[in-house]
Amino acid sequence: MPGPNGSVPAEAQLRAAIEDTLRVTGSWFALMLGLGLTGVLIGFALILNKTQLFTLMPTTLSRDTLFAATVFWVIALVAAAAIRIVQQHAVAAVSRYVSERLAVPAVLCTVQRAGRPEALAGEALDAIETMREAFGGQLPQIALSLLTTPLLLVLIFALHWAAGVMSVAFCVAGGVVSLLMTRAAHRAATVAGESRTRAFGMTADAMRSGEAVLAMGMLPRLVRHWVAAAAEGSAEAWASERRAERLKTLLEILVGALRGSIIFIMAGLTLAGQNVNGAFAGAILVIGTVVGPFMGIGAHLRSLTGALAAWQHLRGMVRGTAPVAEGIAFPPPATALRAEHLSFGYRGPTPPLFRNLQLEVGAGEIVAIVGPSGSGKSTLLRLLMGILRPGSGGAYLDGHATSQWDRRELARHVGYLPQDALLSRASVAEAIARLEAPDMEAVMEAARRAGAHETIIGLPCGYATLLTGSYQLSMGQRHRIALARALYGNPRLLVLDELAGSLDAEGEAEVARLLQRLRAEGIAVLFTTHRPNLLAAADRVLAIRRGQLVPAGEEVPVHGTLRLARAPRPAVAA
Ligand SMILES: Nc1ncnc2c1ncn2[C@@H]1O[C@H](COP(=O)(O)OP(=O)(O)OP(=O)(O)O)[C@@H](O)[C@H]1O
Repeated sequence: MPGPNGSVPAEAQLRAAIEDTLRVTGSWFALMLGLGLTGVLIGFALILNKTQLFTLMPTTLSRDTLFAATVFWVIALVAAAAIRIVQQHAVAAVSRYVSERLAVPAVLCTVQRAGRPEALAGEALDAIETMREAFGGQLPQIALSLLTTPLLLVLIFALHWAAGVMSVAFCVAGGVVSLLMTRAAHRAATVAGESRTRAFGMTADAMRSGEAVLAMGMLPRLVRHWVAAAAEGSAEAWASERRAERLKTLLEILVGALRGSIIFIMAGLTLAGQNVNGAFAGAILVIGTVVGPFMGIGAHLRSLTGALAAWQHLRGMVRGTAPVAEGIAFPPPATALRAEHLSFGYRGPTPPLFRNLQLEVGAGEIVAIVGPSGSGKSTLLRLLMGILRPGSGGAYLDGHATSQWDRRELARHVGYLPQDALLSRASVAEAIARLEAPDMEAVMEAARRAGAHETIIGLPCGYATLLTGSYQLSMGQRHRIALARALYGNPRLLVLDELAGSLDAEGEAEVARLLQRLRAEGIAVLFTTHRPNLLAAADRVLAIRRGQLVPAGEEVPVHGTLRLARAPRPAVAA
């Protein structure tokens, strides 16, 4: 369902991809089961054929019987091989289909939902990977084995009761040992994994703060912590591993016992005067097919239940998620950004951040938002940008909810500076041009306005410098480039989180001058800051208090007491 500019929202794409995948894999699974059952029936027929041959040949000595049985045997073998080839191709094809059909929309959706409380994309990716692994692995064979076991057992009992009893006994014993073994191995892997994650986390942490660790003599204590974290749980992991090893040996003994007992039971029954040759030989051919899957049922069941849970999860997501409306390309905004009766809280036990919040920012107006760390400044900007959806009320640009705008259209009119500033897989010019083909005149104009031009031309490759390259940009340099990206294309509205970020005093003064210019050009600016000096450049300063925006007074508590550089103009929140 293309949008007005030919694009389809990522959530709609993911939903369509999941629906397609469920449909295709459902048909595929039915095909695999159908082929599998046909294979089992052919197997039965082959066994009956051999049993017949074995029983009849000594008495009839008929060439015709031998010829007919041989022809049947060849046809059945060819059919079984053909089924196997089709199954292998189908497994490879469906595994590739699942990956290819879902990967792109899942990634798009993950990016689109970044910062939102809903976890759809992450969950979908996990479920997709579980399903892909299962489809590419032994899932159809396992499902088939479990479904055909009762049928095979009936056949074995029909051939000979003793073979039937033996099969059931080995199925049960093998199944129980296999389940216990898988549980022990899984426990060992989980405990070892947790301990490894703790140790890796500490290592990453130490690397991030390497200088502080060395400078303040924390290295010996850090090493002790690291060793303790690595050792924690290793005793339990070791014990579980030993248990799994012992159970594996028991399983191997069971397989050996199965092979041996066939001969002994056959001998015993012969001694008891029974003619077991034909029937028992047929049963022996089937016993391995029945008992084999039970010897590995622990691992198989884990994979099967994981795949079924992933399947149910994806189905639930498709049923439970309303299709997301596609973005609309409204005309360029002429008037204001407004928040009306906006309420929002992240999921969880924390109280709502905003209740009935009101705000209006008109063209050419500069509004600053202040508040202590964690009061919700960044969250409010995300809500205004339509990245987060409010619980009630809304954020509107020119009267249209910002979440309803087509994002690329909105980006033409709005520049946004998040705190976590830059993508790294691009050149400086591409980053400023928002990953489009850079219009260098506009890129340099934005860089000059952001005070980034001088910095950029001093980089090893200037505007072509790769942000991933060996050249390490300082926090202040990255911030200026991100600000240039927000200014690119002369948007009518700027939403800037921590406007002065990690800039020095000179950078702060430049930003204040930029605000004056933006006001003169009639551009609306909403920014957050912890810098008192910047508040002087704002027309209004609003503070977040008890979930609402109120005019900030002479003193605004931001990290203690913050004095405004000059008395704020009369401030209204909405
Ligand atoms: N994705 C999220 N899920 C749950 N809680 C979140 C999420 N993002 C932020 N929060 C919480 O919401 C509150 C407001 O966070 P926010 O980042 O908006 O504050 P802030 O005023 O911008 O802080 P700072 O001045 O330090 O940047 C904090 O308590 C934070 O822990």
